[in-house]
Amino acid sequence: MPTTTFVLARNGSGYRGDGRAAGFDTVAAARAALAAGTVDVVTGALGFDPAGPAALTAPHRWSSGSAVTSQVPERRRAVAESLTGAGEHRTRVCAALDAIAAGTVEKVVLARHAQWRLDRPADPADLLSAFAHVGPGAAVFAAALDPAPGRAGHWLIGASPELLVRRAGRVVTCHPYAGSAARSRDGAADTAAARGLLASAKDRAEHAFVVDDLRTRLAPLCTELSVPGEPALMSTGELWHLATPIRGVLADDTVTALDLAALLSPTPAVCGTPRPTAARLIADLEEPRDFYAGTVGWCDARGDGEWLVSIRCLELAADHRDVRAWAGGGIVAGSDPDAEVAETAAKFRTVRRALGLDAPA
Ligand SMILES: C=C(O[C@H]1C=CC=C(C(=O)O)[C@@H]1O)C(=O)O
Repeated sequence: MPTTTFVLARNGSGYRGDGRAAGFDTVAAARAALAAGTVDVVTGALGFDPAGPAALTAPHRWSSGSAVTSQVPERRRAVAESLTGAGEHRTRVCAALDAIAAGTVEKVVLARHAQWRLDRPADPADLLSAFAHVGPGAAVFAAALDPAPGRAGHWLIGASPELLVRRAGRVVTCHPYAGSAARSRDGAADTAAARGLLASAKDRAEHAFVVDDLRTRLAPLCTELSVPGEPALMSTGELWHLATPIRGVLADDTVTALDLAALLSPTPAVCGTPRPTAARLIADLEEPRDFYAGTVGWCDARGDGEWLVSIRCLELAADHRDVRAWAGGGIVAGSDPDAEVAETAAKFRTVRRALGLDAPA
């Protein structure tokens, strides 16, 4: 993708930004440019840490329509790999469970970090097409990270099932995901996994933290807010999830999609409750998350836009051979450390398949 700087698409169609008229490494700078009318649209990524750098681009050209074709991933090998080990993740989950038992935090989302050196370069456009192949039901995205310091030539590419927020006029939509069960190729076992997830009190509690947080943050901004009382089942190629569609009507139409993304991210689907305590625990236990578990999307000068939670994604370095990825899961009272290790392995599969390290499902 020599000139493309941003793509976000569902089922092949969506939005594309080409070129870079301006770059911003803070939300405030991008917001000011949109408000001043010096740019028509801002695209890109916000990191997990709201105080960290953003990677936002005002493209020269912004278009909608056919944006991605799905393509079977090319098989590749990793010539080097490092991964947060199962034992290390289990230890971290136990530390989180201790913090929950002590009452310092109610929920915290812990992630494992993976790093691969590929045997040959992966073209960002091909990787995006590969994610479209392995990520049915998800929105695929590719965002050039150049505006962030030290990220020249880097890309964030993935297939996220989770809509952080969409704003269309005064209507605001969120579709939070939290609570997971690995899928099975055996039909009966797959149905049983879905039913088990829907009936799981632990997963419903894990999900409710996210819905409650969104409700609390959106309610003061909305004249109407509809939040279903029960989550529904949604699936990706690898996992079943609990999900809740939320719809609100903004009281003030000067609140933009970018404002909403910055307000809501990171939700308890990727951070925890209370947010500051969970974020501190994550910083103590994990490697820096950078652009994983932040948000990726766009906002136009009218304030409309769409932002995804940046999960099931990877960061591709400028040489197109070094890749980093993360996979996390929510820890609440009653979480089982071994099940959490297995869940992160299932979540890594989307990225591994898109990279061609594992065969497509
Ligand atoms: C944090 C991730 O997933 C989130 C989204 C859906 C289900 C999740 C869970 O069940 O823990 C996580 O909250 C990830 O994929 O890295």
